[in-house]
Amino acid sequence: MAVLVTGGAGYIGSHMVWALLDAGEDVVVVDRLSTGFRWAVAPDARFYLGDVGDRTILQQIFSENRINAILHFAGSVVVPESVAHPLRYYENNTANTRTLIDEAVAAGIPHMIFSSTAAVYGRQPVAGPVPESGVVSPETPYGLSKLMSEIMLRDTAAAYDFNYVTLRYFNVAGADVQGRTGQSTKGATHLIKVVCEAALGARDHIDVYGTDYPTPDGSGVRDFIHVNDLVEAHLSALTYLRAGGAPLVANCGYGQGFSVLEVLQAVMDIENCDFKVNFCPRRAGDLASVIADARLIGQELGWAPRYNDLNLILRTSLDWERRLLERAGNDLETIYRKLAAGRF
Ligand SMILES: NC(=O)c1ccc[n+]([C@@H]2O[C@H](COP(=O)([O-])OP(=O)(O)OC[C@H]3O[C@@H](n4cnc5c(N)ncnc54)[C@H](O)[C@@H]3O)[C@@H](O)[C@H]2O)c1
Ligand SMILES: O=c1ccn([C@@H]2O[C@H](COP(=O)(O)OP(=O)(O)O[C@H]3O[C@H](CO)[C@H](O)[C@H](O)[C@H]3O)[C@@H](O)[C@H]2O)c(=O)[nH]1
Repeated sequence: MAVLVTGGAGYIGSHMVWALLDAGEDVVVVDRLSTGFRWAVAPDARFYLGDVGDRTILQQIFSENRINAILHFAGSVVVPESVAHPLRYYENNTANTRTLIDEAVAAGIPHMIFSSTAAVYGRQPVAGPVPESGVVSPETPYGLSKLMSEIMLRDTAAAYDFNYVTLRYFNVAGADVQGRTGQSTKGATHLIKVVCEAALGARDHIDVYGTDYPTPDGSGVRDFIHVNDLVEAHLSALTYLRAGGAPLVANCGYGQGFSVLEVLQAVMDIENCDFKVNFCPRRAGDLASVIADARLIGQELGWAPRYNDLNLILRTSLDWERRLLERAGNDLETIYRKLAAGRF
């Protein structure tokens, strides 16, 4: 039996493919390479170039492979872009997920693990770590596009012989501790990626969005989870589903927050470097503090983090960024031209 990883050429998906292969799974990947890279897919996985919204490619994959579970990472992930182009997000994160679920049910595939996000929660009436029972009130089309997919999964599992785990990721960061893959996306806007580029001289400054939040130092606070821990949670979820576990929605985070300024300072300390920091107004849609109540996933899946260490997250990110830069010189455009041409 094989596992299908959608979006397996992307940041998190490429780590997932390595982890599944390490666990002895037979792995099939489908990716349209809109933000991912063919070279990022581990060589032992079978690769299909295609869109999860395309029924023909899904039917071909399901007929050529005995798929037992789908790990669905494919999606559009840039929150501000979802505000500017909401329909693209409802198409890719909601409509295409609907097609995938529909084809999975038609093919009799029993299990799905879905990449959701803390962005489904939005502003909470009570401050502090947010549990799965928190109010779901997304502030952006990105969060809503994911919440609608969560609801489709819930209703599908109630109606058919189909089961799922939805994992709501908090801020995913870091790179493979074995150095096999990392965050390579062109124009990534994630804090830790941007700070690493600045620390290594590939950007001339970093913008800090907001210094007047009601947090200890005034900057935003986030719960950063190492990508290797996150993909381990998916392995636990797969074991759980195969053992007949009930539908589950669980947070993926550490239950601990670090501020933007703490992240900047930690990177400067690790690299013994300095870079220009511009203090800017708050970014639209950003919340002051987003921290997981992370107890449920431990209780239900038996998952426990192994890399809960901000310095380790930052060091693995810096190591990956250094490799990208060393291979292409400190010019981001050259790097992405080479990545796109598969010359890494
Ligand atoms: N990175 C985070 O902090 C974070 C947080 C919460 C949730 N997520 C979710 O995790 C998933 C993976 O995110 P990521 O950070 O690895 O992003 P990414 O952009 O690196 O990876 C997404 C991958 O999916 C592919 N893809 C996109 N649409 C597709 C489609 N219609 N058909 C086939 N392939 C398609 C892309 O080419 C890419 O390889 C996403 O669903 C995202 O919403 C990410
Ligand atoms: O150049 C930057 C980039 C980010 N930030 C700040 O750093 C924090 C984290 O921002 P990110 O853009 O790295 O991440 P978000 O918290 O906005 O969102 C991320 O986590 C969410 C879940 O919490 C979603 O899943 C989403 O996909 C993912 O991008 C925020 O306070 C943001 O304002 C800066 O100050 N400067």
